[in-house]
Amino acid sequence: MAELLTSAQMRAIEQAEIESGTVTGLQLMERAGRGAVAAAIGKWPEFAQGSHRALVLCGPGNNGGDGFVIARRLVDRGWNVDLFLYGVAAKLPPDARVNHDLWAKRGAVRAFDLAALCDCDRPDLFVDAVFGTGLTRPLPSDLATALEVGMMSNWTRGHGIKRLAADCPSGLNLDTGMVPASESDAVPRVTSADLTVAFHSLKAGHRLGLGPTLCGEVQVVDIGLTGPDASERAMIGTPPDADRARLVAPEFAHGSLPLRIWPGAMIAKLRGQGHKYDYGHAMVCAGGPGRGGAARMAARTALRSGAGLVTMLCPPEALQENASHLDAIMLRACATAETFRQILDDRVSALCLGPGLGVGSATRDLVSVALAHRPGDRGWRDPAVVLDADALTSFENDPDALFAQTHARTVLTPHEGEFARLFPDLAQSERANLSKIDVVRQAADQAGCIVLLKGEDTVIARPGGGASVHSASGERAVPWLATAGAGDVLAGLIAGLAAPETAPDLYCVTEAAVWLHCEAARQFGPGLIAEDLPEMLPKVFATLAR
Ligand SMILES: NC(=O)C1=CN([C@@H]2O[C@H](COP(=O)(O)OP(=O)(O)OC[C@H]3O[C@@H](n4cnc5c(N)ncnc54)[C@H](OP(=O)(O)O)[C@@H]3O)[C@@H](O)[C@H]2O)[C@@H](O)CC1
Ligand SMILES: [K+]
Repeated sequence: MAELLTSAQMRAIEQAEIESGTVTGLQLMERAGRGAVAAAIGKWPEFAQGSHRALVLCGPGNNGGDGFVIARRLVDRGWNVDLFLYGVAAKLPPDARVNHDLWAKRGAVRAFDLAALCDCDRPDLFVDAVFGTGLTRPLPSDLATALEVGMMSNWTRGHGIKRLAADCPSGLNLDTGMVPASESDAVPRVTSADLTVAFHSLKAGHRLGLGPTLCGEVQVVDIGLTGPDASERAMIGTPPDADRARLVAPEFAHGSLPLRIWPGAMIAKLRGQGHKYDYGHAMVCAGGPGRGGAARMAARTALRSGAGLVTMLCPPEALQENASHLDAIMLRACATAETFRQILDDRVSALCLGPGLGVGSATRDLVSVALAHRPGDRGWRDPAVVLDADALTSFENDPDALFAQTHARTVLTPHEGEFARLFPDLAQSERANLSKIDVVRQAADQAGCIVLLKGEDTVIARPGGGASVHSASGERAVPWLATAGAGDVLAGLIAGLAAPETAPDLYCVTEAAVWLHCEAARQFGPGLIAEDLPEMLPKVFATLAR
């Protein structure tokens, strides 16, 4: 649950610490540069010994200042360094200027020039220290050319040149994870790194959008900023901070967490004792004949993941089909919303509606009954209601009618298409410079409940600002999870984890569900189809004792 800061938050943290007198900007910059060099040597041990060559590109701000420190420290280690400055030395901010001057005593500062850069000897390491959190607009064209990976083919064996980015590959917006396109380029030209060294904390852009692809491996370097309340803000198992987004991962501050603490502690059935009703009764509504597969997968996942009992409700005409597929899952006929209302009893603690349910007024009526259901005498909190797929699309023409009924224990789990139907003003095409985090935050405020927007960068938000990002990238990349029915399984997983009486806060359960969903796909590997996901859960759970 590492924090994902915005650029402004990062600046505020630095500023506050510098103003408190505990550290100077110069010290922070030195630690940043030192940390970047250490990270590069850690990743490429061949750089630890002997003389190598680096090409360092510095920018006009403090990211450039980091570049001067990196250059100086490499020369200290016996490297040859060519350094170019994109900008004017006299206009550098004070700390960067100091490091510029220190470097100038050791080596040349050459004005950025594409042709001159190409004339340099082949570097072993290319250092991008042009822009970091201060990027305000698209890259100028000549700089974009210099930073493109293709530029490395200027040298023989160019593909072997290692690329190190200070804070981010320049051009990446660290708030949105997007690369703004310049007016002259039809398609944004992007630069990417093999290793990105982030300072103090991950920024949102490292994990959103193009960030994971462009950054390569990301290492966070501790530059000694404590951040007064960081430990409280990123608490495990508690709802998120309203201001600072967090990463859904078994991490805490700069270290990894044992899986038994997270996500293990989010799964009621892995601890405690009780009978099946203590683990709750989840209900899943299914559509008509021939359309039951999605709901069956959701139901099976709910049963595998923690609900004590799962009942599937379907129209009478679909009973036979479903009965031939289900054993441990109970099945009941439910022809109308009124029947649904009568079937719901005090013990129903989680509801999942949407997968294969069909789009239209009948589904809207079922959703209304689900959202109106209250815990009754035996329950102690409202049942969790997970709405996915058709349950969302059914409100396409009147999303406010849905939002008028949702409550705090509702989770909406749209993909981008469904999201656009419910929140047309926040659709991908309308986002401009807003980050996906801010978009989902706004959606959660509008909907008055938890919203989970699926993707490689899944974003979860709840009303009031709390937000999380799960990134299925790098070692956790699971392109084979883009398969029909995977979303239905996620909806069932949330319902199953939320059903037990002792289930943690619904938001935390939702975070854990996203991680487990990805983990099941990761452990299964390519060739996965949605049915495999619930069957993988026992294996995933078995790893959570560590
Ligand atoms: N503060 C600290 O203590 C520490 C900070 N650290 C480091 O500082 C970084 C943040 O530094 P920063 O705020 O100076 O911003 P930075 O990314 O260098 O860029 C700003 C400059 O770029 C310019 N510019 C922007 N976009 C442009 C474009 N498209 N094309 C052309 N120019 C463009 C912009 O110009 P302007 O928009 O003002 O006209 C301004 O001149 C941070 O990422 C980390 O690496 C670490 O050392 C730890 C300690
Ligand atoms: K950079």
